[in-house]
Order: sequence, then structure tokens, then C-alpha cells
Amino acid sequence: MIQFQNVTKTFGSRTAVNKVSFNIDEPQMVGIIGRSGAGKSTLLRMINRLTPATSGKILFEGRDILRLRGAMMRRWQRDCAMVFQQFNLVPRLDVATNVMLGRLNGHGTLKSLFNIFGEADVADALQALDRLGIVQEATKRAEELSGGQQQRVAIARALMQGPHMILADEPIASLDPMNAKIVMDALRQIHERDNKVVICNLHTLDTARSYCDRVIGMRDGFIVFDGKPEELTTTAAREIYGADESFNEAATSTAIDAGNTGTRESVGAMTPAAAAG
Ligand SMILES: Nc1ncnc2c1ncn2[C@@H]1O[C@H](COP(=O)(O)OP(=O)(O)OP(=O)(O)O)[C@@H](O)[C@H]1O
Repeated sequence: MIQFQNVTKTFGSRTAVNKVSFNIDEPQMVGIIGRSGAGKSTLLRMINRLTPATSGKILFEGRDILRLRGAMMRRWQRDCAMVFQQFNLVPRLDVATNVMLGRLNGHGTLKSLFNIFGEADVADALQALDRLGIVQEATKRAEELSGGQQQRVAIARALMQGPHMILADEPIASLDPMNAKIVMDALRQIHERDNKVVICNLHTLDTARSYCDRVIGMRDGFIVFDGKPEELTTTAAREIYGADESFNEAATSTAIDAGNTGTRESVGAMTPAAAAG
């Protein structure tokens, strides 16, 4: 499906991602973990072409997406929707319009300029919000929502792009544990129900273990671990985090637990007690 071949990114003399090679052969939920500066964001941003790679290839269904230009590149960027730590919504616009902005890339320039959305766009936006359990917030300004709700709006906007995959760059780093769980449940549900690849940069080991089918550990630009969550032993974690015997996993914990994922109810109707799970 997607193949990374010796992908490297340098910023001046600093190598952020160093000859990284791996394949994703089936729709998986992949967690990328590593300490700050390990290269996680750079790796994700190269997939979406937000950051140009210095060398190597990223093949999607055999086509090198690093060589795409113009309309083909924009099409690719729509196909791999990004979700960011800081949500990147337009604060003063209402929630439904924020979600419909996910369609802009799909419209012609003129239509985009005048911000014209059709009835089908509105219906799809409401459906996406309903899926995320926040359709009742559709007419509020984005800035009126809590962080967790805003992140769900951002995920709904990503769904509006009709993407092949979702790339989430530390989507829960700004959220409290309850909202972190709701957002991770939503991403897991998209993976399970829509059979989509979700690649998620995470700061915390326990979240990666609870939610991901596969964990990739990065350190200083290299992949130093690639395996199933159950293979992520304390020794492997020490290697990823460059830590010694005193390494304490609790330091990378959010204390959220996947629990009952994959159902619509788990996204919309989470109680604080369940979230603390
Ligand atoms: N635009 C840039 N210009 C210069 N150096 C950069 C740039 N972006 C990233 N870097 C450097 O590349 C390295 C990897 O950064 P990156 O943001 O990918 O790491 P990360 O693992 O995502 O870290 P964090 O968890 O803190 O977000 C770091 O040394 C960083 O300083």
C-alpha cells in the first residue's frame, strides 16, 4: 500500500529523518513514538508533502508521491488528511463551515474563493459531525468549543476530504485524559469502520499500546523499533527513549485506555469515569 524507501530529511546540517524504510501493506493503525526531536512530525509531514523530503521515495500503490506536482499533489494532500495538535480550525467560523473547509481542495478555485458550499456539502458535514458525536455544536463558533470538541471537528473536517488515510500529528498532546480518550476512540473507529490507514504520532507509550496495531519507535531520525504493541517491552522502550535503568514508563503515560473502541457510542457518550478507565 505505502512504502518508504530510504527517506531522508535534512535541515542544514541536522538530519531529522535518516534513511527510513518501512511498508504498510494493509489498513493498520500505526503509532509513531519517540522523544521530542526524534523526527516523528517530519516523517508525517513528508507523507503529506508539507515538508519536502531531501531524498528517498514514498510509494503509494506503486506511485512515488514525492514527485507529484500541481493538481496531482493537491489531490494527494486531500487523500491523506492531516490532523494537528492545535486543531487548526478557523476560530470565528461556525463548526459546520470549518468541517466543509475540508472540501475546498475538491472544488474549483473560483468556488473556493467565494466559499460556496452546496447542500450535499452541508449534509456530509452534518453527517461527519454526527459520527463524531458533536452534531449539536454545528452552528457554534469553533472557538466556543472545548479542546476535545475542536479536535473532533478537525477529524470531521479530515473525513470530509474522503481520504485514503489519516495522518494525526500528536492529536491528543493538548488534551486532558478524558478528551484524549474520546479523540483516540474516534481515530480508532475510523480505522476499524472505514478500513483506513491511520498513522498517529504519540508522546505516550500507553496510548500507542492501547490503540495501535503496530508501533514504530524513532530515535534521532532512525527507526529503532517496529513491531506489535505487545512486543514493546520496557527494554525496547528504553532503546527508543534513549533511557537507562531508571526509565519509568509512567513518565510517558496519559492513563487512558482503549477499552471499548470501534462503536459510535464510545465516541459520543463517554463519561469521565469511563475515560479514566
Ligand atoms: N523547519 C525546521 N527547520 C529546522 N529544523 C527542523 C525543522 N523542523 C524540524 N527540525 C528539526 O528536526 C528534528 C526532528 O524534528 P521533529 O519535529 O520531526 O521531531 P518530533 O519527534 O516530531 O518532535 P516533537 O515530539 O517535539 O514534535 C529536530 O531536531 C528539529 O529541531
